[in-house]
Amino acid sequence: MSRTNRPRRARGRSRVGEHFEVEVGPVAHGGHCVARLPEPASRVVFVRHALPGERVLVQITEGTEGDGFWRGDAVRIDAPSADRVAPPCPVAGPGLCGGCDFQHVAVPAQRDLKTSVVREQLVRLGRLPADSEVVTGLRVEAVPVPGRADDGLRWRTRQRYAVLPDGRPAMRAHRSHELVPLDDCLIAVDEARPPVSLPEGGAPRPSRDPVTHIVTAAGQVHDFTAAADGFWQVHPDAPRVLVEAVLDLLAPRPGERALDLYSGVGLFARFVGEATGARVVAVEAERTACQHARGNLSALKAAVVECGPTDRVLRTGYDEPFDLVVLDPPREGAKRAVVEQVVDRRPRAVAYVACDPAALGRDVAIFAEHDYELTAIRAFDLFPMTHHVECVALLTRTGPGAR
Ligand SMILES: C[S@@+](CC[C@H](N)C(=O)[O-])C[C@H]1O[C@@H](n2cnc3c(N)ncnc32)[C@H](O)[C@@H]1O
Repeated sequence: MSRTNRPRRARGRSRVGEHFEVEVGPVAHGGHCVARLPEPASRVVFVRHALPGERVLVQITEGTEGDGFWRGDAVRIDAPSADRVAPPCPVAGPGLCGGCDFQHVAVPAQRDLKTSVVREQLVRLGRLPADSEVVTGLRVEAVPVPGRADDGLRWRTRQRYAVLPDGRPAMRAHRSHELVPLDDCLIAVDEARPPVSLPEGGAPRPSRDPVTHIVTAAGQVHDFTAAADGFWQVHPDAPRVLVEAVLDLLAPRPGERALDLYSGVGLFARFVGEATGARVVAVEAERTACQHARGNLSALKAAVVECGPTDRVLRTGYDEPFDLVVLDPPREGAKRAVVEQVVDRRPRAVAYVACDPAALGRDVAIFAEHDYELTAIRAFDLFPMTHHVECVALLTRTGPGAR
């Protein structure tokens, strides 16, 4: 959820529970659409469970007299969009499980919504011209789970459940502590489906024992050890898709030195280092992930794993030039301090892997201040049924000395 979409402070009389008939406007970042309430309420409302162009009855779920905008759920659809479908999940909908935003949307149309959101963030925050090829050419790509139909289901390899007092598994409602019991989670793979009952206090924490992931990408096969509860891409095909996108965009050349920032257990460092045969420095803050990265990268003679926050590691060392950078930060993005440390190393190309298009847009604008231009971007539907989308952006140096 972007910070700008959060109501600042409850002021004045609550309007929660009131109903309004509205025409639904465009999709916005965060899994909802924008609508304007009729007079006299006349307010922007972010509506969940709706689609652009629909006429719906909105029930206000958050909002007071003094708030600049409110939130609401579409609780009755008077004029449905052609893209509306019956949600496959019985606990998707107003007041129910908050995990999925787009169960009511046909899968190809979910990608159209995400395409609009990524484009909007690149224009609004990334300050790219709306008619630039990099914006107009963007399409969120399908990534069906290997061996499955492209139905947007059964892709989450890990899922955490809450537990009701009677032991039934549950998920939280949207922006709420309310628990919604469920028998199944349709986006979870079989191994991540809810158990019949759970001990009080929730699911036992996953073991910290290492697990091995085998990744076949770009004609190579590498295995990666990671903690069972540590970071690993959650969609089964994400490692391959993202590695191939990064390699395709960076086009690494033999001898090029590379930085893999926010490296986790070394996924990108392994493949990029293999392609360059040269120095690769992986930077990761989480200690266990660093230990695994050292093992995973041990076959690369010139690989180094540096454990610490990226900002501090780059502020205090590794100030030599690097040709290539992979950036794969958490949701909040790399932010100014890291972006400026990256451009200081004068890489010819940066592959930015981003799970929040708003953070990506903001950072693209910072790169542009330093003569790094967004020259290509791909976006992947690695989180179907939710509003989330993964992008891989290529930033290349345009100023003097660019190669
Ligand atoms: C989106 S994950 C990417 C991991 C890896 N690139 C992969 O695909 O497997 C982000 C990683 O950044 C790490 N991280 C979070 N904050 C960090 C920071 N300030 N500096 C370095 N690493 C950080 C997390 O522990 C996590 O491993």
